[in-house]
Amino acid sequence: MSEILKRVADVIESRKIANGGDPEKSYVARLFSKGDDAILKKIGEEATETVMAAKDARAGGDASKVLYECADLWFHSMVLLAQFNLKPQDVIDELARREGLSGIDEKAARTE
Ligand SMILES: N=c1c2ncn([C@@H]3O[C@H](COP(=O)(O)OP(=O)(O)OP(=O)(O)O)[C@@H](O)[C@H]3O)c2ncn1[C@@H]1O[C@H](COP(=O)(O)O)[C@@H](O)[C@H]1O
Repeated sequence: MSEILKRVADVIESRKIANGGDPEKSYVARLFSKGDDAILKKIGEEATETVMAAKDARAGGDASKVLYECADLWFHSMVLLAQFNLKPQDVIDELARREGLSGIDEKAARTE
């Protein structure tokens, strides 16, 4: 896993209230202190902002905004993973498991 993903995931873990995170000093601790709904709200916001940035870029705007919004979305997804005691490595492992498996073939093989 990318070293930066691991480092940021470690900091996020350290911001959990049970690990001493202080909502007065830390944005991540503040999110954890507010709970699931606050984290999920941020995921929804950042996903929408990503869509809007892409639409703007396609209409002649600044493509770098897509990058910034994706970074916000990845970061908040990492907070969500931590909330469920999951790690970026778990997502990477899942992507590795899927590697080479065509989405079309996978869909055709579904029984439900
Ligand atoms: N990568 C990030 C990161 N990306 C985005 N953000 C914050 O996520 C928020 C994004 O919200 P918006 O863009 O919607 O801006 P906003 O309107 O100010 O946000 P809200 O008031 O709606 O929450 C902003 O407050 C950003 O500063 C981040 N906050 C923290 N990190 C990482 O997390 C670490 C720990 O952060 P703290 O817990 O704050 O020390 C940092 O050292 C960084 O490595």
